[in-house]
Amino acid sequence: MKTHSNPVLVELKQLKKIFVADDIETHALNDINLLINQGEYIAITGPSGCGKSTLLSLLGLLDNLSQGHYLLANHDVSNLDRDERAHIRNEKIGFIFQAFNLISDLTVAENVELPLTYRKDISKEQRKTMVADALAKVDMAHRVNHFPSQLSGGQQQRVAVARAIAGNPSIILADEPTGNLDSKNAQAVMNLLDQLHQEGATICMVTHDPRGASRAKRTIEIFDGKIVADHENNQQSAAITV
Ligand SMILES: Nc1ncnc2c1ncn2[C@@H]1O[C@H](COP(=O)(O)OP(=O)(O)OP(=O)(O)O)[C@@H](O)[C@H]1O
Repeated sequence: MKTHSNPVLVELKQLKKIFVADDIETHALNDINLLINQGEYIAITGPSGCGKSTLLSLLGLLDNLSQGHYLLANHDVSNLDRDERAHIRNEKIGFIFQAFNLISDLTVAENVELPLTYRKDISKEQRKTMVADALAKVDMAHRVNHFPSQLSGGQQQRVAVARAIAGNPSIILADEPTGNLDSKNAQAVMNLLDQLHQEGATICMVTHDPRGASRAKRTIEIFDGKIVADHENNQQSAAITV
């Protein structure tokens, strides 16, 4: 899928994130400038502690940035309070985590439905249809009444993907989505992400796995809180001066 001419979905300008704990400042991200077009499939890579998860949590409005600007679909979301961030997050962002993060005492269908219940723009009937569609897409429609503990890891992650896509988010953020899976299930989840990308989804995935990263169309490498390379995959890496 060609994405160069698509509208810009994410724009980060001079973004910084500084954590302060016990009087110690950690500059987790420094001067991050990044454009993501609609429909892109991006892998974020780099060594442990370089700032990958911090970047994903800022993109996902789980936390506020310390300095700089974040525009999401042309809206400035740099300085929102917790409730405003939660509202936008719920409508526009789908998350997939390494540890699946399903709620153990909710069924598969209830897990996928839960984020939609906070959406005032969606009726109960619409919700049921969206849940059924999402579970069909990940091939889990036959397990709607199961609980997470009754599913394999690969099945749990497929349910988590269904939860992420059910509300038609603008962007899907995945943090090591195959980190807890064996190679067969990892491949199934990566195939699912490929399929979502083919259908037009914008995906941003943190991964340590070079094979996973190579499935994305663009790779952003982070080192010590900075973007040190940003290149289309299968092309020569274009290193950026740190
Ligand atoms: N809540 C926090 N409070 C203080 N420091 C933090 C916090 N979250 C992250 N950090 C620090 O920010 C830096 C970046 O962490 P981050 O989790 O983003 O790295 P990462 O690249 O995702 O690492 P890994 O690959 O090991 O998950 C690290 O030095 C980390 O210790």
